[in-house]
Amino acid sequence: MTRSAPVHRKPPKAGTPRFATLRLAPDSLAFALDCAALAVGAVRAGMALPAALAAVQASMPAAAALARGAIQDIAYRTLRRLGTADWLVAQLVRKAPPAHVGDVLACALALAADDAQAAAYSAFTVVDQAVTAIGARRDCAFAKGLVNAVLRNFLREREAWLEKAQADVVAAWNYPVWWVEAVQRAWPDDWRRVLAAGNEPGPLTLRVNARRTSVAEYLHTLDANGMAATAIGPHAVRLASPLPVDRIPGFAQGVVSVQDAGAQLAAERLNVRDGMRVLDACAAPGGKTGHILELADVELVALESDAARAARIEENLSRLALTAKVTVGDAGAPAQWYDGKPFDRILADVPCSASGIVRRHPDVRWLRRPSDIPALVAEQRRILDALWPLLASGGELLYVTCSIFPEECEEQAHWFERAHEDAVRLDAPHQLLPTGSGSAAEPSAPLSPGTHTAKSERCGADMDHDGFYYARFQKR
Ligand SMILES: C[S@@+](CC[C@H](N)C(=O)[O-])C[C@H]1O[C@@H](n2cnc3c(N)ncnc32)[C@H](O)[C@@H]1O
Repeated sequence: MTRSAPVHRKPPKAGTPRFATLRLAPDSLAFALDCAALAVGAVRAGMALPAALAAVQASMPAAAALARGAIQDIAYRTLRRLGTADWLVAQLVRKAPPAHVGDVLACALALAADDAQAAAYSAFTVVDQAVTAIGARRDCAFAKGLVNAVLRNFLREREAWLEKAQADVVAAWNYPVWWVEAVQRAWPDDWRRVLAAGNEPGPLTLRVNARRTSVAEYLHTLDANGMAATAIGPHAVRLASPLPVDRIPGFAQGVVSVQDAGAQLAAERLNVRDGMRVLDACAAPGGKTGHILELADVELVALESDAARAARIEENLSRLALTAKVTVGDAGAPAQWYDGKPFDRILADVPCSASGIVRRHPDVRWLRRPSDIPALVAEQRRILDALWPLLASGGELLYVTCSIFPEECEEQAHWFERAHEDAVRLDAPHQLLPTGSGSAAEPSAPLSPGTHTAKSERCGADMDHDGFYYARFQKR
């Protein structure tokens, strides 16, 4: 297999890119393609996709509001297919095109490479609208002919090009080479399934607020609204089709929240009871905070180091009509915020690579660098070491990551057990590998075999979840 390199660019000088406004109809695919290409370009320069989309939106608020769904959909599809799209551009264009032209081409190729049943637009429409988008920018209009020719050349021999792409690791899998190799090393039996699952969009899963209703009752409500759904956990309901939160029955009233089924295991496994004092140590945006408070009347400290993100905990709790002591501080430096009263439960949902949730965050694979992993491992250890003394004797700490890399998961749990003599390991789900429908195309060419044999577990046969890791410790 060859190894093409994904296109990265230097970050722009200012923190937020300034996007030129356009004269394209906001409800046209051309407008959405242009905006999605701007967002993809910002990700290449190092910006997270949600921030990139927000920046595009802010640069032309009225127009982009109309096209928000289409822009987001194209940007997400493109980042799931960026390896293939960049490889095709490299094959079909003799000299690397200017940045924005390359990004519009990447978006158009990503759409055109989708299977007919998954495709959002017809191939003809994609070509026509990509050419229109390029023509609408004065500094790109010269490339209209190029964009037209590249897309038509691809479509003329679409199957052959996609077949040829299978020989290149990045083009075939749509992850950087180091990522493919890391997953292969960690999960020699499952790596294909894990990588393929990360290239599917995740389902819309809801958490039913146990204080307000039950899963069975909520399924009736959905049924009455003509919405198909399945129960996939004690509080988890998966909707058959995604829809905006403002159309989810009871969302605004706090009856349900959006939360992956794997993430819902945190509050469930924390084993909280009324009257306990609980620390949610890395709490924003407050998904697990809300769930803990839905399950028991506890005194909850929700700690978060990022003040802006901490504000989102307050917003989420206010929708649920629940309260916690939201505190801005570093979990690794309790002297800044700890009042000296031990906690009965500590949830350490630490910062991590997010390698388990790439189906929902397809930008993460392109943004991470191999050197991030040891840095995150060190930070996770610093946080765990600082939190352990805050736990009461007999209390429990739940260590959580949304990672599938063993360095951040099982290897951390082993290190923790060795480093803390008073820690007793309790049962927990351990590694949950992300599930998928199995429908995403899996490249056929094998890489060299891996060696890691850490055990993995799925939540249940019909459960559909992201990748998570859970380890639970009790203090003697
Ligand atoms: C995995 S996210 C937590 C998700 C959250 N538990 C939920 O369910 O919504 C990790 C969070 O930890 C925060 N964080 C990172 N380093 C931290 C530190 N040293 N102390 C406290 N919070 C930290 C990040 O800003 C981020 O919001």
